[in-house]
Amino acid sequence: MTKDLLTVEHIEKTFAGAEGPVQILNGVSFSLGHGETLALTGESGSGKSTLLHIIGGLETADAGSARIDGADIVSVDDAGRAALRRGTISVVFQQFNLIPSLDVAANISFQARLAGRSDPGWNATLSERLGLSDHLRKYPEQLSGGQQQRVAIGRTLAARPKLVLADEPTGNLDPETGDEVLTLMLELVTETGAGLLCVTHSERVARRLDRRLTLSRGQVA
Ligand SMILES: Nc1ncnc2c1ncn2[C@@H]1O[C@H](COP(=O)(O)OP(=O)(O)OP(=O)(O)O)[C@@H](O)[C@H]1O
Repeated sequence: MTKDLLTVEHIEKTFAGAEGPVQILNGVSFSLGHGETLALTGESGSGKSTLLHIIGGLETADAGSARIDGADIVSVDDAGRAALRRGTISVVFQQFNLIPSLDVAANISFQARLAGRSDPGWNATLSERLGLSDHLRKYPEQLSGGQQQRVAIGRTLAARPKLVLADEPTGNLDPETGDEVLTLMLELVTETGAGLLCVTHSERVARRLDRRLTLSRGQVA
């Protein structure tokens, strides 16, 4: 066991481009401690989302490792990756990605139920803290963008993941709503002791996290 929550070493990723292979990540290494919040910044196309997807088990890497609490999500088998994605890691996207046919309460508990870790008391606490208690029977289309993202954050935290991955979580929100949503996410992430890796273009967001990592030319700058 390492003392870090996440240890990323020498990650490489090449995509097929129109004019041949393009190496997007060329030996990316960094670590994230338990309870630490880290902003992942860099120019458009620098590979931020690709790196986040590799760490989240949504994309494969060509080489390297990403150990989350000791388990390497790059080399683990499909079942191991699925287990990590159910209980240990959770991802928040820019496009809320709620399930339209489920109401707010069911969206919040969805992932935790899949992981066999649904806790009604914790769901109620999350709903209350996220200002959703009066909206539990509504469907996503009946909510504002800020409310939808608060539901997505509730869903992400319902299974008490150790690592939260966020890809431009406030990118679809106006600055004021984005600030509110970020504040709630940071408070809840901190209270649960999770680590947070957050892809962002926003100075405003990056400044509020503990540390920043910038990708440039396929490497940590
Ligand atoms: N599945 C794919 N196939 C081919 N190329 C891809 C694929 N996914 C990403 N890329 C390319 O990899 C590069 C990095 O993409 P990525 O989305 O990781 O960058 P980013 O830093 O998150 O960008 P942005 O800030 O614009 O969201 C881009 O040039 C993109 O076109």
